[in-house]
Amino acid sequence: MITLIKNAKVYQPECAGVKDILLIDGKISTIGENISLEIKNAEGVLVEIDGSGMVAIPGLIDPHTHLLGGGGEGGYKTRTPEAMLTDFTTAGVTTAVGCLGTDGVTRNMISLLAKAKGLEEEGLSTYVYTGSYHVPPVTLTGDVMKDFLLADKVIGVGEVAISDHRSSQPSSQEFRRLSADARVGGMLSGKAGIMNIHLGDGSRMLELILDTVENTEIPITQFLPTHINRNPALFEEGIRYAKGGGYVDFTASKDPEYWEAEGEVRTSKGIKRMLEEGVSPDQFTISSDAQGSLPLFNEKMECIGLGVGKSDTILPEIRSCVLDLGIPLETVLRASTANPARILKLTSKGRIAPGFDGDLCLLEETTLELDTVLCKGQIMVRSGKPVVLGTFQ
Ligand SMILES: CC(C)C[C@H](NC(=O)C[C@H](N)C(=O)O)C(=O)O
Ligand SMILES: [Zn+2]
Ligand SMILES: [Zn+2]
Repeated sequence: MITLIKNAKVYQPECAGVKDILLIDGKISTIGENISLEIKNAEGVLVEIDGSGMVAIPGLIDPHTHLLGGGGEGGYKTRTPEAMLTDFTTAGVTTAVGCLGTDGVTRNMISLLAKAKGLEEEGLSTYVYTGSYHVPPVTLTGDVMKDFLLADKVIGVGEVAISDHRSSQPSSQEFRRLSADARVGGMLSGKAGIMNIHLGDGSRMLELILDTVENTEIPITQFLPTHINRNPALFEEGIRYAKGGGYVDFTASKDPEYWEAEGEVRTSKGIKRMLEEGVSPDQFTISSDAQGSLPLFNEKMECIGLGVGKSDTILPEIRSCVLDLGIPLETVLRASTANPARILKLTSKGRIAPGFDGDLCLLEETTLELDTVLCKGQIMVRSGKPVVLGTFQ
């Protein structure tokens, strides 16, 4: 399959200017000017896309999603539905990392892995964290390190819940041991071994991570704490943590105004504040908690309702950073492309450059609205509409 994208303004994330992009057999082959080809592909047709008036960005990486669904905090009827292919592709997301959450009992790692493989068969790139909120973690093999070695898609452990009334309240020793197993399991399998940490609204905030970093040889870069913007106090702590060299993950939300009413710091405003505080744009990521539950609890900690995370909350935050807050696209784009790729060691992902996977999006240049999405060289979305559907869509 050969695809030639002509005259798009290319953000690798860094801006490379107006270029042609040649994709061959699912990989980015060449970026250059005036690429013209007489090659006919197997079907006798060279797919050519006119990218003029568009920006080309790497396909978005969503580093925290519930591919299998999640929820359950309000009983059986609140178990959220699993993700479908076009939930991601129509959001510009070409790589999704799945995890289990509160409910690691009715949902298990074998189902999560099967779901991830199903989405991969449909054209998306997927990976998973082994575990769930709970410590000790649910696993595939009964052992975190064996999971890394035996399941290619396992790249980290998560989402491990701390500072939350739903967490398993792990001791510092339990948390240290799990962090060590993630690190060594990652080493032995050539993977990131990242600990994806769920931060709740509890006042202990990042304590267990800082305890591990300060009292063991495990580096702060072993951790990717998510929901850093879920309340103002945690966000302020997150700035200090990031200035100390830590990575932080913003949870983009469906309705930023509503979540601000709930005290969440809108992702785009949080990113602007982090940059103003001198945090490097290489240190934060954006995820969606897609298909995870977004439960609301009253002061008695009773679940009084819940929403469902959606991957299509990420691009609006990138758009808001650029169009509302004046942050350069090549700066904020790293948070959803090169940063998660580097932090999670997805070496073929996150950049528009020769040799990388053919995952890219074309956005209308002025509005940054999504027009086209390619996953591993295959056109999945065109003019904002899915041209490849999931099996049951
Ligand atoms: C960041 C907030 C708004 C949502 C967050 N979601 C999860 O952690 C996933 C959820 N518990 C599930 O298992 O599906 C939360 O519940 O605190
Ligand atoms: Zn969470
Ligand atoms: Zn989650």
